[in-house]
Amino acid sequence: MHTILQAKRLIAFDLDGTLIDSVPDLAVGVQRALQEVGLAQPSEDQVRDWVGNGAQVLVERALSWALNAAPEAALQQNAYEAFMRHYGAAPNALTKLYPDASEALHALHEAGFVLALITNKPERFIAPILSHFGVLALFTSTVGGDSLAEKKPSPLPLLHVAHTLDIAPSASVMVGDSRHDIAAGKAAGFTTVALPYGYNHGDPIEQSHPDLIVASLRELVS
Ligand SMILES: O=C(O)COP(=O)(O)O
Ligand SMILES: [Mg+2]
Repeated sequence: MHTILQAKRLIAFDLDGTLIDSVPDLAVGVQRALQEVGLAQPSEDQVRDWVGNGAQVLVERALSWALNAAPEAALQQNAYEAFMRHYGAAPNALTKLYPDASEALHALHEAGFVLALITNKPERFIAPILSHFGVLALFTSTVGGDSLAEKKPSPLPLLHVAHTLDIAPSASVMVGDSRHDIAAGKAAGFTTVALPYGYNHGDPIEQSHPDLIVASLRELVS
């Protein structure tokens, strides 16, 4: 085990860009939603840049791009509902678990760590995706972007999980790919671990000053 995990009990993982490469399916959901409301469809690479702040913001960014202006509330609502329907119909068609993710999760679970999943993705997609990849049972707690009053970069979901599990933030670690994960982790008093391969839009993850950057989840367990 990596020395940063010494004296830790809780390890909280981000989902998109950390455990799974979900952009191919998210892109199809966004493309079908925009088609349904009669707008131009963005490319997968564009969608990759827009992931990280939950589904409402993803749809809003796509609409703003297609309209070249902020969308009105009714259009946002229609496109959001269309996205949730289309993405929800096939969230695992093209999505892949990153190499080493399953192995690392199993090793950490076997070593006795309590595992949690804290994503900005809507809650309803969490269980279908994690169970598809055979890792749902490893998580003691899962929280989505619409589960609580605030989502990352707020520390609220992290503090909620630690409190519910009766584990001190100082004994807790947040593992994620974006500056929102690191900001939430720091604000919650968690130790922070960043992966550089995900969807962190903007500045490189080094500039968020995580406690550790690992190239792969394998490094956490070796
Ligand atoms: O749905 C998103 O925008 C990002 O989800 P994540 O928090 O699992 O990276
Ligand atoms: Mg992420």
